[in-house]
Amino acid sequence: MRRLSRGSKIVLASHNAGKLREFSTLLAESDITVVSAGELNLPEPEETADTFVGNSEIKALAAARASGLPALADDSGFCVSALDGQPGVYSARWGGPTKDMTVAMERVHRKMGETTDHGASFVAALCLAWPDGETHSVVGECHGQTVWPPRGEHGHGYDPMFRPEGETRTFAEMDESEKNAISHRGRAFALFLKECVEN
Ligand SMILES: O=c1nc[nH]c2c1ncn2[C@H]1C[C@H](O)[C@@H](COP(=O)(O)OP(=O)(O)OP(=O)(O)O)O1
Ligand SMILES: [Mg+2]
Repeated sequence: MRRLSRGSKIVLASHNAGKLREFSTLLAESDITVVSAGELNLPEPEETADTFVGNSEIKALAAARASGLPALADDSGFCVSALDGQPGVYSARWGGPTKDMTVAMERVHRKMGETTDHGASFVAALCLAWPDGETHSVVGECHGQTVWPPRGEHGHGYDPMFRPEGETRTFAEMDESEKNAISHRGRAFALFLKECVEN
């Protein structure tokens, strides 16, 4: 498998400001330089797959082909066990056309009704794609519980309604480095460094 060498420049194929912030911190200690899909005016491809890995491949390949650079994409979501894993790959779409995450969290809460099963997890698939079409994906998960009402001002997305296992605080009550150390994205990123970057 092909690896990124030190000093490589890649495209970060995401239009989500919260993810981009987390990746810039995660990448700060590597030698990799990044430019975002938004900075290059790359279009957002339609996420037509029904798996996180499938959608991360769609996003990474579109950005790599359009830019001529290796591209790293993230497809992630919130999986609630009482809802059979929903919203899952539809996590962004549950926020409606404007991806309003307050709307999305309320929808999860309403659908959960009176259930006593509060199990939930975040999943992130990261795909590194090359302009010639080669891809490599890794997956990270973080298990925990849903919390209602939402708590905390940090983070993004569903963070205010998720408490990771063994913690009293929600993701949104942690600072970014604490979240990155245990999150689905942080775990997937560690695998990406191990499997996709020369050391
Ligand atoms: O750490 C997280 N903390 C809270 N919520 C999160 C997290 N990670 C993903 N999520 C939610 C946000 C979004 O509703 C969906 C991802 O959807 P997803 O299609 O992968 O991202 P997106 O459309 O926001 O941006 P993009 O596709 O350009 O990367 O899951
Ligand atoms: Mg998306």
